[in-house]
Amino acid sequence: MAAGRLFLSAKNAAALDVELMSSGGFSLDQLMELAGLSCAQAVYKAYPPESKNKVLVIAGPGNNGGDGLVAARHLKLFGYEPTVYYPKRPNKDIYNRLFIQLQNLKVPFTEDFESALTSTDQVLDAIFGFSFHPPIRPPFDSVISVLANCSKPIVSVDLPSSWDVDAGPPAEGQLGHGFVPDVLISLTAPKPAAKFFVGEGKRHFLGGRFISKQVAEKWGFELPQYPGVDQIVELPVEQE
Ligand SMILES: NC(=O)C1=CN([C@@H]2O[C@H](COP(=O)(O)OP(=O)(O)OC[C@H]3O[C@@H](n4cnc5c(N)ncnc54)[C@H](O)[C@@H]3O)[C@@H](O)[C@H]2O)[C@H](O)CC1
Ligand SMILES: [K+]
Repeated sequence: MAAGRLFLSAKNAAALDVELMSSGGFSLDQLMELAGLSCAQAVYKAYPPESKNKVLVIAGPGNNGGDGLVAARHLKLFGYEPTVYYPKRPNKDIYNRLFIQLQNLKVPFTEDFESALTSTDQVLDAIFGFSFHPPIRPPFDSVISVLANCSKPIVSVDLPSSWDVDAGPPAEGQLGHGFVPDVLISLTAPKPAAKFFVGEGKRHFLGGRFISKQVAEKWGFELPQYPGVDQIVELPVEQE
C-alpha cells in the first residue's frame, strides 16, 4: 500500500506513544522536540520566510499545544515572527519550561486572538491532536468558528483541530463545519481523519521522525523514506 494511505487510529496512536515512552526509552520532551521541529520545518517548506513572516501559533492545553510551543521556538530561530495565543495553560513542568524558553527569545504571547489573526501571515493550529473528544468546550469553540471563516493559510499539527481523530470533520452546521487547513503535518503516521484532507493545492507532510521500520511494521503502517536529514517527508494529497 502507498505511504500515507495507512492510518493510525486514536487508540493506537495513544498506545504507541505510551510504548515509545516506556520500552522505547524516550522522554516526552524528546518526542515533543522532534514533533515541534517537524512542524516548524513544514511551515518553512510550505511558506518560506520572504521577509519576516508573522505566524500566529494557537496552542491548546495538551501535548499538541506543546508541539506548537516547540515549533514557535524553532520558527523564531528560522527567522519568522511567531506570536503565541495560549489561553489554557496547565501548570506542568514541561509546558512551563517551553514558556520560559519562548520568553527568553522574546516571542510575544497574546490574549487578543482576533487582532493577532488579522495581522498574521500564517496560522499554526496546535490546539488539539489525537486526544480530542467532541463536543468542543470554550474558549476553543469560538476560536474554531473564527478559523472556519478566515482566509489566512492554516497549518495544522497532527490533525485539524475539532476533527474527530477517527471520523473526521464535525458535522455540517457545527462550528461552521470546522475548517480544512491548507497544510497538515501528521506526526508518526497519518490518523484516519487525514482521509478527509483532500483538495487542490493542499499539502500533507509526515513528521516526528522517531520510529524504526520494525516499530512501524508492528503497528501496521509503512514508513516513507525521509529525504536526507529532513524531519518531514511530503505525502500525496487526493485532488477531491
Ligand atoms: N508520538 C507522537 O506522535 C507524539 C505526538 N505528540 C503530540 O501530542 C498530541 C496528543 O497529545 P495529548 O496531550 O494526548 O492530547 P491533545 O493535545 O490532543 O489534547 C488534550 C487536551 O485537550 C483537551 N480536550 C479534549 N477534548 C476537548 C474538548 N472537546 N473540548 C475542549 N478541550 C478538550 C483535554 O482536556 C486535554 O487538555 C498528538 O496529537 C501530537 O500532536 C507529542 O508531542 C509527543 C509524541
Ligand atoms: K491540531
